[in-house]
Amino acid sequence: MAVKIKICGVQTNEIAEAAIEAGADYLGLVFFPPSPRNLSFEQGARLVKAVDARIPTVAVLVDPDDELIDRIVTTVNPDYLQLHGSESPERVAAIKVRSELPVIKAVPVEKAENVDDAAGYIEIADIILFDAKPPKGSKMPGGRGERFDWELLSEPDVPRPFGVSGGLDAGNVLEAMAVTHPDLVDVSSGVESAPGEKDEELVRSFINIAKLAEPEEQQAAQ
Ligand SMILES: O=C(O)c1ccccc1NCC(=O)[C@H](O)[C@H](O)COP(=O)(O)O
Repeated sequence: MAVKIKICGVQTNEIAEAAIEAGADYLGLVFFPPSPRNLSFEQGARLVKAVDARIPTVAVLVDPDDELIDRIVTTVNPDYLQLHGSESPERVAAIKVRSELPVIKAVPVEKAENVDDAAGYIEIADIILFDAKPPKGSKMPGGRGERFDWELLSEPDVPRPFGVSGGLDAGNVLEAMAVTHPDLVDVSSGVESAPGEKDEELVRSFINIAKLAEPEEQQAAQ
């Protein structure tokens, strides 16, 4: 099965169209005010309408409370939620029940024991997304353009399905796939010309290159 491609931090119809046309599998929409990719509920709702179910949209949230979950579900109407904060397995389970949506849970990685942290989510989350762990005190849990040691995901017992993200771009995505054999690759900064400025050509070339991966560089067919 081909590795899925998620373009995160989409803010305009033009970028959504370029990503869909090039063959992206998911579009991530960020609802986190400190991010340069933050969207209002109204902007998010308009984008989801314009995508019109051609590919799944993912609302990216950081430690959302119930009120935010309800607003996102009722006004934006995404296909998935991505939880990118320090949500416990119990909180992820509660959010899934409340939203009635599948969930991608981000797990920050710096060392091997961080990969083990994913075990607590595997029965609950629909996809685990391993992302680079931000430095202590950072206000941005994702979209930082920093990578982690992909060898940490090269063990066969990494819980599936999983995605890899953090500092990916067209120049390194094939290597990331060859080392980690993921089910999903996810990119944000690596397809931008400046923080929050997605570039259509960079989006297209990331997707085209990720699609070049040989089957053995992708996950073992399941
Ligand atoms: O992208 C953001 O601004 C963001 C802000 C807060 C939480 C998560 C965020 N992004 C989540 C993603 O899925 C990113 O694609 C992922 O962190 C990788 O980002 P990058 O290293 O910039 O490719």
